[in-house]
Amino acid sequence: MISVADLQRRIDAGELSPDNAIAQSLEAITAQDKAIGAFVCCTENVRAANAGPLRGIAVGIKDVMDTAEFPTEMGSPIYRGYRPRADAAVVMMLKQAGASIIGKTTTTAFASMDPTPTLNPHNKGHTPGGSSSGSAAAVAAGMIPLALGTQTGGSVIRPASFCGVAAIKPSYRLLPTVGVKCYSWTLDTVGLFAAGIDDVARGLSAMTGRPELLLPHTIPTPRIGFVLQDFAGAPETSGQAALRIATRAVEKAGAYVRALNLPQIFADAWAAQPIVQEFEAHRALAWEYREHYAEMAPLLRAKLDGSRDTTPAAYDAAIGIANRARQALEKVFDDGDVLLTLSAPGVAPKGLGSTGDARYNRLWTLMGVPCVNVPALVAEVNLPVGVQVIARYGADAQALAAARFVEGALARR
Ligand SMILES: NC(=O)CC(=O)O
Repeated sequence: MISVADLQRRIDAGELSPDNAIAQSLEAITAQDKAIGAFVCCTENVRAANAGPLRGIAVGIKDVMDTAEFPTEMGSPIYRGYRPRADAAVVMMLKQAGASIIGKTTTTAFASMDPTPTLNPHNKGHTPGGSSSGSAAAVAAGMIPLALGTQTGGSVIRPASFCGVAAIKPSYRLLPTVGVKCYSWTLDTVGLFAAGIDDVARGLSAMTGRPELLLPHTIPTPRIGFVLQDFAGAPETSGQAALRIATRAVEKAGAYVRALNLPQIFADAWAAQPIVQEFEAHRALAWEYREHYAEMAPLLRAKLDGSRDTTPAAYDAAIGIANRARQALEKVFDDGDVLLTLSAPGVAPKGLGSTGDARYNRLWTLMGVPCVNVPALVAEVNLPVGVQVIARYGADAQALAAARFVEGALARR
């Protein structure tokens, strides 16, 4: 994979020009994307900026985010050829940091659940996951060093786990969703994919102008709360192995790890998340659902059909549960700096019938807390499995530093 940190070092040292760094990605896309299908479109007419921490960094943008230079088609024929007038806020933040937008990456329709044709670079007989399918696959295949995705349920962390790349779903609203097609205004969160934790941190720090998000020179040893999320059902063998291996690795590296049993309010919030998600989707996608019903992707259409009778009272109750769970979560972090849990049930599902299950992600998206995927092992059929590190709301720097600790412990195990 292409490392943001390595490119920055070589560009700063004058060993590599920003334009040549971009050219490397263009060559990799030309060589690989016919087989992977990570991009909806990309451009060769891209000049590197000469300034900014992300100069020479080619970035893929999930195709639910508005771009002035590329169509934004939402993964749906309803928006075929749609040309926004302006860039989404996060696209401008990348450009203002010197990044070069090299193309639009595939997304499930409206970032929901209908699989894209994109293949998992580790085993083309499997999905890369979703809904940020192309972003995870493009980074995993070594085509680009950085990509943006979105998460409403599990669409950053799950594909990152399936593709063996680092990723962050930051704290809710750390990154603006202005110019990002809305599915759920309570849940939608923009996230980043990159080769390693340091690379993710560098990308997020640069685009937000927050140097505090860069990894510290000395990574502190975190107190870790180990969480199984029993209410979400049992993991697959490979998911269980990933969590076990990561836990043993961090204990061997000196971290204090204790198993935490989450109070009932978290199981209730986990069950409430789909009510919030689908009630809001019926408002966010009301025009498409009514005016283009026949053109809607089948799994999304069926999901909306099944949730059309959700009442405002049920929605209000679900929001109330979420608020109580967020308050309870503050107490959970009294016993640990970060939580360590599953990123996905196991390896990527076979075939392209499903992008996988968000059951280990959706609670944390509703909580709005920072989640970081750390690749943990390569299991059966050469497929990766990750674990996720979760910190309290607003503690994105702590989540990244602890994820780096986990990444380093796994590398030394
Ligand atoms: N957008 C989403 O997060 C949906 C998913 O988890 O597949």
